[in-house]
Amino acid sequence: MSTKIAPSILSANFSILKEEIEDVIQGGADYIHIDVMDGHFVPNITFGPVVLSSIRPLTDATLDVHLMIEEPDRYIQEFADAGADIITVHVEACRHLHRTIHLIKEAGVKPGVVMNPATPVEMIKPILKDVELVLFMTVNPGFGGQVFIPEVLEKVQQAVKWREELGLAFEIEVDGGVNEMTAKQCIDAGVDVLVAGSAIFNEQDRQGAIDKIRNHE
Ligand SMILES: O=C(CO)[C@@H](O)[C@H](O)COP(=O)(O)O
Repeated sequence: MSTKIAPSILSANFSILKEEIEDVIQGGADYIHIDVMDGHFVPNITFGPVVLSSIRPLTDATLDVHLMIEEPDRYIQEFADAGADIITVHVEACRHLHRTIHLIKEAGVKPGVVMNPATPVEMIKPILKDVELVLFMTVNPGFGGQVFIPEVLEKVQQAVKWREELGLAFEIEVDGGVNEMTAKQCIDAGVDVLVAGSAIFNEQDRQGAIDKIRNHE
């Protein structure tokens, strides 16, 4: 199956967000990746459920909502009501990860777990059977346009092994510094979904940019 591409709207032009989203959908995007930042868990602030609810009517594509916020339990229902298809929460931000993942499920949304580059992969093993997506950050979260951290791919390979051994079906996604150069290493390691912000939105030809990442040539 071909690798899925999830353009991160963090690098889009927010003054024409509707056109930006339509452009990447037309260009072949599979998911739209939506980075929610609270200025506490990460040193940046973006947007919340109100903006998500304005994006929802624009597309049937999967809205992949990445919560980079402290105590995400407080906002799960609001993001579910606003139209999220997937909600991912950071293992580092959840005191009771199992409870949070089940709150997402109960809200009718696909649950995912995310980890930062320096977090050991063993932290997510107990929750793998409960999630539909595992997201490995390949930069420290907070900003677009950073440099890819290749060591994270060892964690991707471990997750691929566990998925086989445990007979599970979660998708594996990476986010940060993904471009036509780094995409090949990710795909070779077993990644299913590539999030890319600047490598897509900084290009005029979004379809060309998406094709280059997906086909990594
Ligand atoms: O979550 C984040 C950053 O925290 C990402 O989704 C970035 O938006 C990716 O941007 P690029 O590294 O692809 O420019």
